[in-house]
Amino acid sequence: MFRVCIASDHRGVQIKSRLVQSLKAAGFTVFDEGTDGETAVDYPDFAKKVARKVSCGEADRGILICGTGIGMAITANKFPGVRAASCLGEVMVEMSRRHNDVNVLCLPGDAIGDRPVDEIVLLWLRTEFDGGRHGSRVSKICEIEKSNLRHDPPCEKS
Ligand SMILES: O=C(CO)[C@H](O)[C@H](O)[C@H](O)COP(=O)(O)O
Repeated sequence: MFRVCIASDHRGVQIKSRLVQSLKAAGFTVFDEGTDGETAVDYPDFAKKVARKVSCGEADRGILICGTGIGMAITANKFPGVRAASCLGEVMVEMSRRHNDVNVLCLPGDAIGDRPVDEIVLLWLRTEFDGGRHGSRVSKICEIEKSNLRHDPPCEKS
């Protein structure tokens, strides 16, 4: 069963509740990591719960919602193997899968408006990575990450 881990801050909590229901109805295994109310919380606390699960292979994909998706993406991208992007709309969401193999989708709750967020997320979950030339490029990202993990000096002259 495909496992999706989802979390939001206070600005994304209503969209999250809606998505949890629709993803379960669509047959996904959903891990809901909060937040659960409108009380203000700090987005890194929730981004790290989802990013850790994706990084460790405990979830196949992650979804994060805050006001802009930006803080969530910045935080999630600190975790090895995570490729997170803040996307709005079908084109960005589809290309994030096809070209970048994004595994954590960050949604801008403040800007979703009346867009069909359930359909957009299902599109993202069902779109495969194209591989090919995009595979070589994503591999280069992975190499940079590996070299950072080996503590190579980041500022040496190239
Ligand atoms: O993470 C964010 C920005 O990248 C989100 O938009 C947050 O939801 C936002 O910063 C929270 O702000 P608030 O004024 O505390 O609601």
